[in-house]
Amino acid sequence: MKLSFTKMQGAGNDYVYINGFDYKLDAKQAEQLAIQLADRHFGIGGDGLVIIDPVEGADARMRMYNADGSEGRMCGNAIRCVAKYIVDAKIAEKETLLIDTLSGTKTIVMNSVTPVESIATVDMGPASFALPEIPVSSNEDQWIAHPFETSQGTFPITTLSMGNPHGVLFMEEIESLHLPSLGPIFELHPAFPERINTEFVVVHSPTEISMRVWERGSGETLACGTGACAAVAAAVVTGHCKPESWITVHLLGGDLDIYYSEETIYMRGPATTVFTGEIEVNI
Ligand SMILES: N[C@H](CCC[C@H](N)C(=O)O)C(=O)O
Repeated sequence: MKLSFTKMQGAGNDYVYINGFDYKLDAKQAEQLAIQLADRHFGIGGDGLVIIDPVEGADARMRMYNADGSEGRMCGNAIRCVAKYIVDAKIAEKETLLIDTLSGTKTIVMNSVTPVESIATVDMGPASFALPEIPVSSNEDQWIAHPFETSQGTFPITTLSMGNPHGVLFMEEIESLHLPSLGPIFELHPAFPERINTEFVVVHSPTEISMRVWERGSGETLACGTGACAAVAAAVVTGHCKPESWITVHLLGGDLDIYYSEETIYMRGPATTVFTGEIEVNI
């Protein structure tokens, strides 16, 4: 079949977006399509696939699949792009939008809308540090700067859920890290039964950090919205950054602004349309 798609990116975290109002795609088809279309040599290219479906009680539902076909419960960069998509496609013509995800319904405010780049602020919900919720296999309650033993040495790790699992590591520098060898040590460690997204973070000041990310199912990406929230939450609970102030997170593909409070976390950043097209697929 011939499938229309839109390629979008948020801070360089790029996905292929399919309008599920036009195509009904089940989980098996979505998984196959993610693997096929995300391939940067044999497909369209992206960190994965996002399907925008109709849903009762919200403006749209987002389903996100990593490049290996696994489904993620939440994606901070994709949800801003979904908001831009449904506004541009006139599926919802308003400033405040509700988008359903596997980790609940999120509220998104469009700060500015232009045909190429829009800016959106997302209420991401609170961070949860409870180990069973992440999940982490351990009898302890929380891992805050927990000395985590790996084959590459011991790393103080802070783990939390932003609707999906994250492990945050604070470092002196991150430029020289070789994530393809370091990332899988965390992603595939038996302590994380559902794998984990890992953030490598440098703190510059109480309101400015830099990070690189190794995403479960997609490898190193240029940005991760839930990961930026996780990095700021971990920076606040370990005393590096200030709660209740906007913190700039520098990522390889651009900046995101994150506001942490115990009740909820806000994420503000860009959502950009790259191109649209049609592709012949066998599903
Ligand atoms: N890039 C995404 C997160 C994808 C998470 C995915 N890798 C998983 O949890 O399986 C973001 O902007 O939040």
